[in-house]
Amino acid sequence: MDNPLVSSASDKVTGYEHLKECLRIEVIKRDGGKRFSWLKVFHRVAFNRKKRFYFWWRIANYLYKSSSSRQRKIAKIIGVNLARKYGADISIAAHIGTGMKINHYVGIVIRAECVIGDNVNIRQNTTIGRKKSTPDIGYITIGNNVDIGANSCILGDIVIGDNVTIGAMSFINKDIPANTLVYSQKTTQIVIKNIGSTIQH
Ligand SMILES: CC(=O)SCCNC(=O)CCNC(=O)[C@H](O)C(C)(C)COP(=O)(O)OP(=O)(O)OC[C@H]1O[C@@H](n2cnc3c(N)ncnc32)[C@H](O)[C@@H]1OP(=O)(O)O
Repeated sequence: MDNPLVSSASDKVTGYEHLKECLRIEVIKRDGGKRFSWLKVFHRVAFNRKKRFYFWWRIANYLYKSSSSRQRKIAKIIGVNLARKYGADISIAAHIGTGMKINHYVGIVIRAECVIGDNVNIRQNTTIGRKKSTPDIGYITIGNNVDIGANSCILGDIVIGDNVTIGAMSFINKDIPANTLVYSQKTTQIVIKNIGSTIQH
């Protein structure tokens, strides 16, 4: 269960400054070229559905890490609503660095016990989960600048290094070194047949 990265990351991830930095990049402007202001955040959130997800997830994540049981309760309600509305079940207890990027929310499931670095790109139908349903499990650690292809399944208490690109439809259950490209080898061949024109004129 002990992960040396978790305590430092959770300190970083729980802070109000971290919340503002996440909102500055994910909600206000992705290149980070704008200063933080709540007014700008509310303006973006009012007019952009995608940004609304980042906003509410970050707020829920912040509240969940608080010591107040009332705030944790509110965080859980926000988390449930987000999952229902967007079809993405990203645990509000997860530790995710700044600059998280999601283009299509549908089918994303991320477990609570994970420490994910900055600038992660997560695509649709990706699971970052447990290997088994036993209560005593550790953490999955994912570095900075990791790009995860659609329909990937990343399981177990593994470590994925910085600057890793994970190809679409990958099954990952082993540590992946930094600065690598990884994908599951194709086990099926696509067959291309010429069936002529089927369009009736
Ligand atoms: C609506 C949307 O667009 S959502 C966005 C969805 N997009 C994604 O999820 C992006 C994920 N990107 C990928 O999977 C890419 O294929 C990458 C980044 C892994 C590799 O890209 P490239 O380096 O350009 O690889 P390239 O296309 O040249 O393929 C090289 C070889 O690897 C194979 N390969 C590439 N990706 C995969 C993969 N995900 N799984 C299995 N084999 C793969 C190719 O078939 C090819 O093998 P072949 O020569 O025997 O046919």
